[in-house]
Amino acid sequence: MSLDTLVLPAVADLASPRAVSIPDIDLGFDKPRAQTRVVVAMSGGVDSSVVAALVQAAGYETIGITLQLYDHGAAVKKQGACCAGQDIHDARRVADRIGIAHYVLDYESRFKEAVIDNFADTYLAGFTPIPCVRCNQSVKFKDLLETARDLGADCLVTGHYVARVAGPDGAEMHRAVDRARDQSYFLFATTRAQLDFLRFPLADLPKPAVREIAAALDLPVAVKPDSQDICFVPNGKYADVVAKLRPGAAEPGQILHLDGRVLGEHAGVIHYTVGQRRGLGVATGEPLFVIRIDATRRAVIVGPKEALAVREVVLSDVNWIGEHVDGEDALDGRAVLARVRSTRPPVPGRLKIGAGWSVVLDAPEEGVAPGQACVFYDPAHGGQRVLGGGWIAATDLTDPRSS
Ligand SMILES: Nc1ncnc2c1ncn2[C@@H]1O[C@H](COP(=O)(O)OP(=O)(O)OP(=O)(O)O)[C@@H](O)[C@H]1O
Repeated sequence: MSLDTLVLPAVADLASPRAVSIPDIDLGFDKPRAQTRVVVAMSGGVDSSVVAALVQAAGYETIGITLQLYDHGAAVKKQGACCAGQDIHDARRVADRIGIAHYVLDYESRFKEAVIDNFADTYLAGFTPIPCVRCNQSVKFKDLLETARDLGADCLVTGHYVARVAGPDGAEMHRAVDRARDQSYFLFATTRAQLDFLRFPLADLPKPAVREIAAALDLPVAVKPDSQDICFVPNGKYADVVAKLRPGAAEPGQILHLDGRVLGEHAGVIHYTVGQRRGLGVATGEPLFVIRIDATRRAVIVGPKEALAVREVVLSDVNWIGEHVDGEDALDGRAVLARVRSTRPPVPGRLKIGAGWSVVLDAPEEGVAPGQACVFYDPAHGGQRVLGGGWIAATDLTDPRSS
């Protein structure tokens, strides 16, 4: 492993100049904290900076790692946006301030393969991807986690807003106290083994408290704005990124009504997502929505709002971290609260285990897009516990078997 090492030996003076209570972080190990080695994933943002400072202040042997994930120079030049190179610099300044070792690791090729290429290919397949889940699943909780183990760490700590709770069967994942910040939807693919090694100290802290701690500890990122949207698409122009990586994705095709009428032409399926109303460029007198995308025919299928209603959500690559069961068949009919988009509240439904997994919702949901995640929460815990989830592979609208 090649490490771009910046070890900063200064001992941190974390005495708080303001009347803000600095929480003691207990990561739950039996051995003395000074002998417990902790790797903190430092993005250069305020959340993981506070986490690193709290872990250090609690007396753990703290190592900060920042991943260089994409070509910052190109991103800045092309998109004129806030620069991730600046984030690396910020992480170093924080590590310097609190006096911890800090490494910057080049994960560009892994990130491109596991996240950016997958993002482009998923769009090309007519799906609506969530690259943050892929990044958590593969880059952070697989590659970085392995690196942390290689470094002899006892755990990997991140600034995610999610809770890890000790349960009768081992570590459980729960939603964060700050529901507005809760990132459990994006972490559904976290396995039990990964959860064992992870710690999330921000589980109980509301974001304003995190900012107050950052200011009280005089962290150089205390007033840095929150990161927005997808890190490698800083100006929000997903289609440009995909078109550059996969030129075929921008090929035009037909806009078809559900009833078979050809309504017009589109400039590439990557510009559309299920549930979209704006920007269709067809005028028929009735409000029309994207009902499904047929990537094989390069067709965008539109129809009335009622046609968006979905009852059954077909899943792939399901990760179950709920109660232990003897074989997944035992989960057939299991009641869950299912969240079909990050912006939607969880709604009641039941798991259906047959040839594969699906969720049958008690009441239809609109705008369920293949490529997004369907995350299960436990109704028995007031929706607090995450039971797992899967990728939305098809719905009763998009499954070709149903058309
Ligand atoms: N480039 C990176 N290198 C190392 N760790 C990272 C990196 N990007 C994100 N992380 C870790 O993943 C966590 C969640 O990432 P996310 O992109 O959601 O950041 P965030 O909510 O904006 O938090 P932050 O304020 O720490 O940037 C971060 O708090 C951090 O622990």
